[in-house]
Amino acid sequence: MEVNDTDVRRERCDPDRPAHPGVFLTREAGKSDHQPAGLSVDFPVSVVLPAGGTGERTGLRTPKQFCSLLGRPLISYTVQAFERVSWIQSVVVVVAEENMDLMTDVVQRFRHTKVRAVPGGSTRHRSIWNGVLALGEGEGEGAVVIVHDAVRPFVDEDLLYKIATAAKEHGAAGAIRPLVSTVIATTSEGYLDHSLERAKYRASEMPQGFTYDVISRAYQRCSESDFEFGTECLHLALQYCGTNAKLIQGPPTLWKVTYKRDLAAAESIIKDALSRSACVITGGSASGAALAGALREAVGALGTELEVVPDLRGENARCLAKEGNFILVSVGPSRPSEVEALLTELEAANRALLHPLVVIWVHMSDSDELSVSGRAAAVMDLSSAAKLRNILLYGIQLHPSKDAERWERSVSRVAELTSVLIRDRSPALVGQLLQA
Ligand SMILES: Nc1ccn([C@@H]2O[C@H](COP(=O)(O)OP(=O)(O)OP(=O)(O)O)[C@@H](O)[C@H]2O)c(=O)n1
Ligand SMILES: O=C(CO)[C@H](O)[C@H](O)COP(=O)(O)O
Repeated sequence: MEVNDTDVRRERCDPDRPAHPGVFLTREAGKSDHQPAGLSVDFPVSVVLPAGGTGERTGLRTPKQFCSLLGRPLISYTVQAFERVSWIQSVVVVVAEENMDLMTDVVQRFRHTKVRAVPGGSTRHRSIWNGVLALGEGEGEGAVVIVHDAVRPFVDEDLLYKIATAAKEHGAAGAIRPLVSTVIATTSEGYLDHSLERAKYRASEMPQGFTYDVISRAYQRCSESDFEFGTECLHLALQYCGTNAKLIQGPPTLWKVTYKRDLAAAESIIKDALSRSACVITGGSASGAALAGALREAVGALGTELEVVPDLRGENARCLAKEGNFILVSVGPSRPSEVEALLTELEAANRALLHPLVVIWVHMSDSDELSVSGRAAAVMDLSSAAKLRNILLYGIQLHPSKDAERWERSVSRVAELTSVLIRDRSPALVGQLLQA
């Protein structure tokens, strides 16, 4: 993945770089692009997201929670994962004093609605305790508090529900995963002292849930040494409240972004999720529909499901709300106005707030009033305007052929290019007219 390059990663992580350049990145407050799972709880649930660390282990200047993944800081993805859950009432994000403005900016730019930022402490435990204190007894009484590292962006509603309900019942609950490696103890001279029986142990992950009473009592009673060196909230609940946490096996996606490579891995997971489906707009012509049909099979085989519609009018407008990737098929003379119209519709539908949209203009014509260089210039010009709307515009020129074999080859090249563009969202190819 190209983001392994240090300079590129530094550039992507620069919080001063505008993550989204346009003013068109809007989304109705409180709404999200995820389907609710239909779960509900009959007690208040609040969340504390510790985000006050410096991310030393990444080796980057920017704390990892503010590093940008596809133009959006990691913390915004984590916040969104909680905000989209209807039964979660409020999210307290704990950030270092010097990053308060940055966090306020993230909240405003990405229209987060349930979030409040409070100052962090010198260790993770101190930050979490600040977050719990910020919830306050009034908000917290009879409530469950979910604690989740801000740098674990992939958490789903189903697990949050299991953690919240188990915490309500048992006082504390936490997610676990099987150990990948065996845990060993070493002597001070660097020799093996003993090893633990791997099958008996689990890795403790996040999220964790507590009744407000348990988590606040645990922090009130714990020692300075716990605050300074402790790594486990469930341990504090056991030691200071006698509460044995219920443990729940979570999915592998719970991992914590710790090293620089984890940022690239997280971006890759986000890209995968965004490339699962796309909408092909054929313009209503028979040859456009034939190409779309062939593409649907070929692109489907590469992992992206295509929905084919003649236009985005009436019922078909649902694609505007549903999809993040669009393939516009033009047959005959180039009409940049068709692309402009699609960009305007996407902007009006407010679909580019949280992720950049991909639009691929597939142009199929031999004879055209525009020369190849004229078409390439048109794609480049349109792409600059699209970028301001957080839309990545790419062009593909398809040369039709009456020879069945050549036609099939061209279609499979369009399918491959389409898949790569949707999957990789390469900034370097934005505005290019690729040949199929
Ligand atoms: N004083 C601190 C230290 C950590 N955290 C948060 O705790 C979570 C998990 O900690 P970790 O992965 O260790 O983050 P860092 O401490 O930032 O990383 P490092 O140890 O590499 O510096 C992160 O969301 C981090 O921001 C916090 O809120 N306050
Ligand atoms: O897994 C966890 C709790 O059980 C924490 O995420 C973990 O302890 C954080 O530790 P560190 O700050 O050292 O990465």
